[in-house]
Amino acid sequence: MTILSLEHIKKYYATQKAVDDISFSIEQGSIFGLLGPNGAGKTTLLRMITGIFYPDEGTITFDGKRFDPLNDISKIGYMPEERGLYKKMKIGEQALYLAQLKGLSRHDAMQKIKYWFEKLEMQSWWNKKIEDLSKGMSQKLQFVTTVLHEPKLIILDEPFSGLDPLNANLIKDEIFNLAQRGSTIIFSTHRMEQVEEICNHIVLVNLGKKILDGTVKGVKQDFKDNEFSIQLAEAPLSIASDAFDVVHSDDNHKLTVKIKNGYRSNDVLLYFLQQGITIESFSEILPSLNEIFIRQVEGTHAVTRSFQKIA
Ligand SMILES: Nc1ncnc2c1ncn2[C@@H]1O[C@H](COP(=O)(O)OP(=O)(O)OP(=O)(O)O)[C@@H](O)[C@H]1O
Repeated sequence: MTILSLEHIKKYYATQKAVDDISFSIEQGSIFGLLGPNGAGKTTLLRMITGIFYPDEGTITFDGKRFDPLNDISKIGYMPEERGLYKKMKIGEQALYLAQLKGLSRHDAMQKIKYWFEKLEMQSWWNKKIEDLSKGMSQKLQFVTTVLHEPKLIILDEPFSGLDPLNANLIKDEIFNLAQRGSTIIFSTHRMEQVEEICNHIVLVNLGKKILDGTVKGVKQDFKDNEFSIQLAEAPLSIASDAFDVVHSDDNHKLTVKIKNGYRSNDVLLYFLQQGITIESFSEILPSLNEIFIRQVEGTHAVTRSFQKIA
């Protein structure tokens, strides 16, 4: 079921086209990555999805109806990149206040806060002030205040910044749990390895336009180069085959081969087996999202134009 869909969304700042005719839809319970280089238009898109401002053109449909920020906002949790906590307020009181702003009764808010504080090992923080917290600690608090009312849609802008690996894992597990319980997560980051690990669907934007849309698996398949990694028990004397080229070799035991058009992976296996060489491992090499990101963004013609201008 689709929880959110954007159709032909446009947003201009004066003459700057920040978002230029972008459409995509997000399935309920998915973890969706909104990606793009600096200035691509991600924050502008997120601000329209959270109702901070309206699109100049296009339609946003949320939970089966036209998005109505005033009514729908309690179903959305937004953790912006810039932190918005009151520095002088005590942590417990602040969490309570924010939870009640999201529509929870004082009693329910208290229950949820206790649950989350315990889960994320924050029980001892109740009477501390925000200004006494480290960057990572306030990041955890901000995460809790975003998800505590279990909104249908959770938007996380760089949620792991400032977190040590243990705390990043803690938050990552909670993101998976929230998605499993039916929340949809929109995740914006520049860290592609996090996207590979966490997201099932991605959209890549550049210069206000959508340049890629698909599942992480599908996108990687689409960009694969027909390259395979092969580990041999012993090095062959020489390698010459019509089926593949060797593009890299570690002392001839571990090879990266590129299969030529019209040939299959079995042809590579057969080549070595016919020579009596034992194959220890064989696997396809898929490009990383980082490589795909760079390839796609560099390929956008307007970027090339600005490079030319600089040159
Ligand atoms: N308030 C504003 N007034 C004028 N132009 C703006 C404003 N906010 C953003 N822009 C421009 O709109 C474009 C998109 O900006 P946006 O902040 O949405 O990018 P982003 O993808 O979130 O970038 P980053 O990854 O750096 O946060 C940029 O060209 C930016 O200069």
